[in-house]
Amino acid sequence: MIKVINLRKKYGDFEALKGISFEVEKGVIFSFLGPNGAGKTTTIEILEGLRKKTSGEIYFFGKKVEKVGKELKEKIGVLLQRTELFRELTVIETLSLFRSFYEKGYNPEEVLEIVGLEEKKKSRVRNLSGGQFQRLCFGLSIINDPKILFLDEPTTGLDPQARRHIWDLILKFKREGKTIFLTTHYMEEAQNLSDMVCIIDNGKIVAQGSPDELIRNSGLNSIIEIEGEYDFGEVVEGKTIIETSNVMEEINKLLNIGIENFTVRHPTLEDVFLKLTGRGLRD
Ligand SMILES: Nc1ncnc2c1ncn2[C@@H]1O[C@H](COP(=O)(O)OP(=O)(O)OP(=O)(O)O)[C@@H](O)[C@H]1O
Repeated sequence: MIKVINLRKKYGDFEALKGISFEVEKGVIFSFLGPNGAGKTTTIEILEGLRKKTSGEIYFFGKKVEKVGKELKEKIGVLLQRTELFRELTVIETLSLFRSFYEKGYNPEEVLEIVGLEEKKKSRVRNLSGGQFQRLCFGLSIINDPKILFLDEPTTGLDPQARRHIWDLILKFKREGKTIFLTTHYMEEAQNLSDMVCIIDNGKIVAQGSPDELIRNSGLNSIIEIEGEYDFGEVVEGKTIIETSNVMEEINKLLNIGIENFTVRHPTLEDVFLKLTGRGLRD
């Protein structure tokens, strides 16, 4: 569906993408993860045709693409990291306006139903809640019934319920055989939704694979999470994390020094990410 070979992007002397390659297959949710400044938005916006690459090859639907033009834009949907809309227009007026930019696509009424905003049809954009606004933006990104959907941090800033609503929409879209390219700051989101994950750091890809593969290949064993900050493990958000292949031995050590407040769990994508980049997503 999308193939990228040795993509580079320079901003002046600064090389934001240092030759990245990856492939996105049809019908999958492909997530791009990385700390702030890693190069996620640069990559997604080059693919959307909003920024120019410095060098490298990009293929869409098996064809080499030099510039993402009108014909391709008919087939892709885009949800930007931040969307500005006309605040005085109503929800249905906004959907109709965006529909008019494309030759083919959904009827705006259908999109209202897909994103569950029927009751807000005549509300002005300025009166929507954060979650409703983001659902409208999602609706706008699929208005042309795209084959590929690019979502740049679609759930940032939403409460857990609104986030789940967007996840349901993404999964519904995938069930229709569409391809989704997602960037996210939320590990849980990437682990729950993605078929494939690509971790990028400092403009380079540091790991690619399904969430399970990445966890399996990480070499990480069991994780013990202890409440409180101690110097014998890695401290993350007030907890001390120990990675071990011998859980019983570690547990005995902890009990011997009087520590009882801990849990043992399997490694997650977040542990893999921390190991590979040495940073949390928001560092
Ligand atoms: N227009 C620009 N001019 C100069 N430097 C830029 C420009 N856009 C991005 N950069 C730099 O390129 C690097 C990658 O930025 P990019 O926005 O792609 O990262 P990101 O992974 O999307 O980060 P975030 O998670 O914060 O959105 C950063 O160091 C950023 O400062």
